[in-house]
Amino acid sequence: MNQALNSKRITLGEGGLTVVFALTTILSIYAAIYAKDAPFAFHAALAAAFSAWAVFAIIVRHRSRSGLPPQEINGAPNYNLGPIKFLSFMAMFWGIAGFSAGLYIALELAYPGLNIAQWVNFGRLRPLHTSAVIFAFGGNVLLATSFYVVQKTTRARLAGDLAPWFVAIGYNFFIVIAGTGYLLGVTQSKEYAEPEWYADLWLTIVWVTYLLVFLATLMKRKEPHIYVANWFYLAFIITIAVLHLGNNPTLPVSFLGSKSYIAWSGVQDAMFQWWYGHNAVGFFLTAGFLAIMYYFIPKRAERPVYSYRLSIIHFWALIFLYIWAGPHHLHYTALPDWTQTLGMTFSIMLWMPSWGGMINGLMTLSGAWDKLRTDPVLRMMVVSVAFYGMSTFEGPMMAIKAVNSLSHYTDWTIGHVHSGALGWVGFVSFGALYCLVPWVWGRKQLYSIRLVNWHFWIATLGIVLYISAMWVSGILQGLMWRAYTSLGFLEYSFIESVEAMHPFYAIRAAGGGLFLIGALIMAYNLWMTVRVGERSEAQPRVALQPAE
Ligand code: HEM
Ligand code: HEM
Ligand SMILES: [Cu+2]
Repeated sequence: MNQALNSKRITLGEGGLTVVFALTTILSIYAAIYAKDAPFAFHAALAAAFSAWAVFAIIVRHRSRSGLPPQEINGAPNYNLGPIKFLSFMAMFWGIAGFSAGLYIALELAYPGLNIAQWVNFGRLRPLHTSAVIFAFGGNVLLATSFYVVQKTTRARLAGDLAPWFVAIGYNFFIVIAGTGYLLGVTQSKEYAEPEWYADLWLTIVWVTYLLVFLATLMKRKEPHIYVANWFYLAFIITIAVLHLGNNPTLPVSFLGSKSYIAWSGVQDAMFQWWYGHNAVGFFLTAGFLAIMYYFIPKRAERPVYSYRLSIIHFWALIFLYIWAGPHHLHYTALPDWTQTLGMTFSIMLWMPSWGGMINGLMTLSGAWDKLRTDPVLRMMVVSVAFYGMSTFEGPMMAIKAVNSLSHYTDWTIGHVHSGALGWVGFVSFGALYCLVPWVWGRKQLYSIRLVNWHFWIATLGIVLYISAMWVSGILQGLMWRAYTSLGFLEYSFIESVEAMHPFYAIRAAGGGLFLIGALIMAYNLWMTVRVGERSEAQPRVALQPAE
């Protein structure tokens, strides 16, 4: 009764956010007018438009809502699925954008004539590709699945009313600022941390809110035990916050301009950069996606996790070891030698907890291996774990100084990256989205399992083409660069090694094209799952919930 009476009262969140966004609208307009450079003015104008829209959206929502959504309905948790739907949609959207950008830069390397204009040249599109696939595609998958998994495994509604939406939309606004910035030439030139200071500040606010929503949901859990997937998500969220703060303390040149300089200098800057870069791999591309593995594989296979004890042991070993391995990106540089050796040693040790995770993921299928024949979604996730195992064997090997002296600067690194990125991150994300979309939209099943099968084979072929081309070209490059004649001269000029790469770059682009086609098939399949399911909603039907 009380709740019904109070239902139309403006909540603290609604009131507070309206005031904050109204203020940022005004400040952003001011910043757009007095900006020192055109990209900053453009971003300030985007921020003004976004803030004004946010004020409008909050007011419209308040007027249309009758009360606040209840925490439970008839004793069952009333899960908050809206932000998850939005995030899943954005994941697919950015995935296709990011893979297309990848394909385009792959073609540019094979056919340099494609560098037709400055905003699509290789230098600007490459960070657009890496950020779009890692942070936009991967990030939205992680946000969507974490919001789903934390609710399901705690049997509690996501904490906060507007906060989850703030995280979901705010994060995507960060991506828009970052991506348009690259195209306009705004970058602080730190790989995987290219966005400038104002984008970094905004991301900090969004990310801290994400952490608070996640923690608050865990705290109001109805399930006493915290399932292991949540540990991995939490490690991912906390560590990314720390890395982001450590690698981005910059001093803007002017208050209303985009350029800034980093506080760290010289080799210390390099060390921070690769402490960040390596742990972005460890906690964004690994811990977060292991969380996905730990929820979605057991769920899909309908088997418990193979060894819960192993999951805990490899969790602590993984997070402890990862954080020291960054120097393997700086072998044979000005970094003190002992630091390089330390990084190498920890990288080799990292092999074990990585394979602990792989074994746990694969063995979860024991007793259910037959499902691989009939369920291509499960097959996709299992193959992803196999790729995880492969790239976490290759990584420690490449971290050995003698091996790195050959592989560094070559396409071997690119092959390693993409066996992890396409095989592991890509496939486990696809598998999770194939599960998640029918679940959150309340559909009985996917529109077409056959199309999933097609996606699986086309994309697998694409990955194989991509990484095998890069292994060959990488080793070829490395060997050509270090080949001497009997007189002690270099055997090949650099341009000869570039020429030798051409066929492999064409094969890689073909592989990327197949991977993209697979993703387009997936987008169609998911779209139809949502649409066709909607039509069948007309018949009375009990909404299917995944078994808990
Ligand atoms: C259609 C699929 C894809 C294609 C064609 C593609 C292509 C490329 C190309 C051509 C490069 C530049 C290589 C160079 O500078 O020599 C690159 C870099 C990179 N890509 Fe992709 N990519 C694809 C998908 C992905 C995905 C899904 C991810 C991550 C989840 C990813 C992560 C990266 C990263 C991290 C780099 C930078 C590697 C480094 O600096 O060592 N890519 N990609
Ligand atoms: C035990 C695990 C791993 C270890 C020890 C490891 C080690 C390495 C090493 C030694 C390099 C080459 C550094 C250089 O010569 O510049 C590298 C590059 C890279 N690895 Fe791994 N790796 C591991 C797993 C992974 C996974 C699973 C992924 C992706 C999901 C991944 C993504 C990358 C990326 C993106 C780079 C390129 C960084 C850059 O230069 O831009 N790694 N890794
Ligand atoms: Cu690394």
